[in-house]
Amino acid sequence: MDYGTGPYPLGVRENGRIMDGQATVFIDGEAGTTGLGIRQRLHALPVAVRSIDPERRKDADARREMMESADLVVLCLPDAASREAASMVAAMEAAGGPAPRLLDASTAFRVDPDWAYGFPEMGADQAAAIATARRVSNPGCYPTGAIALLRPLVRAGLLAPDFPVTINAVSGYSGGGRTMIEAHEREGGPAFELYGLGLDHKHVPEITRYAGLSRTPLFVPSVGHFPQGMIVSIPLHLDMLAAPATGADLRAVLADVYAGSDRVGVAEAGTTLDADALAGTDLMELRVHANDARRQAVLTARLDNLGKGASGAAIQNIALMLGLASPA
Ligand SMILES: NC(=O)C1=CN([C@@H]2O[C@H](COP(=O)(O)OP(=O)(O)OC[C@H]3O[C@@H](n4cnc5c(N)ncnc54)[C@H](OP(=O)(O)O)[C@@H]3O)[C@@H](O)[C@H]2O)C=CC1
Ligand SMILES: CC(=O)N[C@@H](CCC(=O)OP(=O)(O)O)C(=O)O
Repeated sequence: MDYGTGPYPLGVRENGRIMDGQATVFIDGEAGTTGLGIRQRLHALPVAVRSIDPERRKDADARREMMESADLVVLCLPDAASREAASMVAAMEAAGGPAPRLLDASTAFRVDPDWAYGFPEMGADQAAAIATARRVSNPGCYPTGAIALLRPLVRAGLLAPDFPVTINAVSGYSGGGRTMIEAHEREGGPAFELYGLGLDHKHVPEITRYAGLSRTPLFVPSVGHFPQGMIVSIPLHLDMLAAPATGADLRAVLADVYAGSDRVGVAEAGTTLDADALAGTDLMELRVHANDARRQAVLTARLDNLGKGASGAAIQNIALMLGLASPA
């Protein structure tokens, strides 16, 4: 299937599927946490959303039919189901019939070179890469914060790729999807819990690759008894950097990189930071908390795990893929 070079102007499609002049979108996994968030945000875009019969939402034939009739399919599924859906679309392409473009919210394809990484703020060409890609993977919630902080510092030569990075993070319980939401809201979950202590969290490969690290970072996630919100924090001994730098220098690098972004910004650092202040938004705030006399700094990223960490990022990517303006 040839999708051309996009981004596609509204109502003009090369595969002949035009519905009321609008691109058609199918969310596979629409009833899940991320799917619902995307469904709600899609009201802000001029697209026609097609929904599957809830009774048949796990029926492979029904899903295939929905995919064949859509211009863009958003996968909001566990990894295995995402892989299955992507295989169905590959088969449609191989057969030469209509086949949709794909945006995947799972972890399945985030380091797959055939998929564009859906973090438009990552570099000057990334938005264009997403706009023209046939397959886009939506970033993980924790990687969104970690990559936003680390990548500019590595590229600026302040952080050596083999720097022994440690990433601490806390997420609201919605990060664990429907199962964890039910555990916290029906049964009452722990107030605070470290996890991933096998040190093999599924987000580590993605962080390593897109931050530009050659040494695998230590990643210590945790979850708190609040629904939405996230802080990713990275402690640094400034004397260990690749070049002499103060907190202000680190801040200047980040401020320069994100100066043109309406979603990601560098904020003033205080001495406390609450995790859920950006819940319900699609924004991300970066901070450099530094004590130059002690030559120490902590980098933080604050976001909503369901906003810029999932559904908000997906809406940015959908808009880019369909050539539409991102909702404010
Ligand atoms: N929650 C978050 O903060 C984030 C989640 N993600 C990713 O998004 C994806 C979805 O996660 P999330 O929304 O939290 O998970 P949920 O468990 O809330 O939702 C998953 C949805 O997929 C459905 N589903 C499961 N298997 C199949 C199948 N074989 N065919 C069709 N539908 C199926 C589920 O139905 P049912 O409930 O009936 O089983 C459910 O509606 C995951 O890959 C996750 O890693 C990404 C970033 C952040
Ligand atoms: C609190 C919690 O459990 N968070 C999830 C991450 C959220 C998620 O599933 O996101 P991705 O799709 O980006 O991997 C976890 O650590 O597995």
